[in-house]
Amino acid sequence: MSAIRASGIYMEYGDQIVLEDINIEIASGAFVSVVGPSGCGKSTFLRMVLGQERPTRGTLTLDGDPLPGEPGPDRGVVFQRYSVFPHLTVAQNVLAAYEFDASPLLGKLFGARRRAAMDKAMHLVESVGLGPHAQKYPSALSGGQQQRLAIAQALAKEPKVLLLDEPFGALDPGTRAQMHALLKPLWREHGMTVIMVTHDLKEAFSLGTRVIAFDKTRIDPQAPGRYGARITYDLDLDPRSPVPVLGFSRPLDPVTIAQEKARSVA
Ligand SMILES: Nc1ncnc2c1ncn2[C@@H]1O[C@H](COP(=O)(O)OP(=O)(O)OP(=O)(O)O)[C@@H](O)[C@H]1O
Repeated sequence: MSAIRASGIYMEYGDQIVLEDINIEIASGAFVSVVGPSGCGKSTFLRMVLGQERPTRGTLTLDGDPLPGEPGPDRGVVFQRYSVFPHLTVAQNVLAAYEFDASPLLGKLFGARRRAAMDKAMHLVESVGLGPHAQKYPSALSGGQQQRLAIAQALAKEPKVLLLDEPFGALDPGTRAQMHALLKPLWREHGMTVIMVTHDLKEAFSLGTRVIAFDKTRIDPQAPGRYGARITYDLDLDPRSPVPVLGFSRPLDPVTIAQEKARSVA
């Protein structure tokens, strides 16, 4: 089943059309990179999937149901700027995500439930490589470590969909590479659908199983807001995909390689 489906969606602010007639199906478990020029509506698209904004026209569904008009635990988000609680330690930040999930009114757990949540939080803290920093406050963490924490916080809710808005944009190249190495196994392990906005094409292609580009196809010089961006490229990089990818050689799977070897020997 398709996880996310956008049918004829538009986003308009007053008389400015930002997104125009967006139609896309994103399969469950895909890693979709979203690229495009500044101001073309990438973050707006992400905010619509998050539930922070409603499309002005068209429908957006998650697993066949209309997306709720507000953020929910089924969708996690990580922004470019660190969005963690500054007054809580690393461990407490992740624990808070579990507590709010399990006890939305009080935001607190007690006794055995709290201990179980703390165990899960520590496991997640370890899995993003922050074990040695669990008792530190965010102000004592580097930028990359704060982004690891933001990712752990988002994962604590076990979201079906993880939305990443230029998550590594503020990091130096070395830390970025570390974050890439961290994110890919986490995505596989958690079986989430990921939608990541990025300005870095190399990042888009190395992490994504699919890369989509938004851009305006029509421009009215007299009225810049008259036309919105559409999806101008949609490249499926998944080697199992039945659709060939133009311009990309697809790595052969081991069975095909073995069959080809056997044929050449025969
Ligand atoms: N709340 C709002 N009210 C009015 N206009 C808005 C609002 N939010 C976004 N816009 C406009 O929508 C357009 C798309 O913005 P958006 O942030 O989605 O672009 P983007 O592609 O993510 O840009 P960037 O790559 O620079 O982050 C911009 O022209 C922006 O000014």
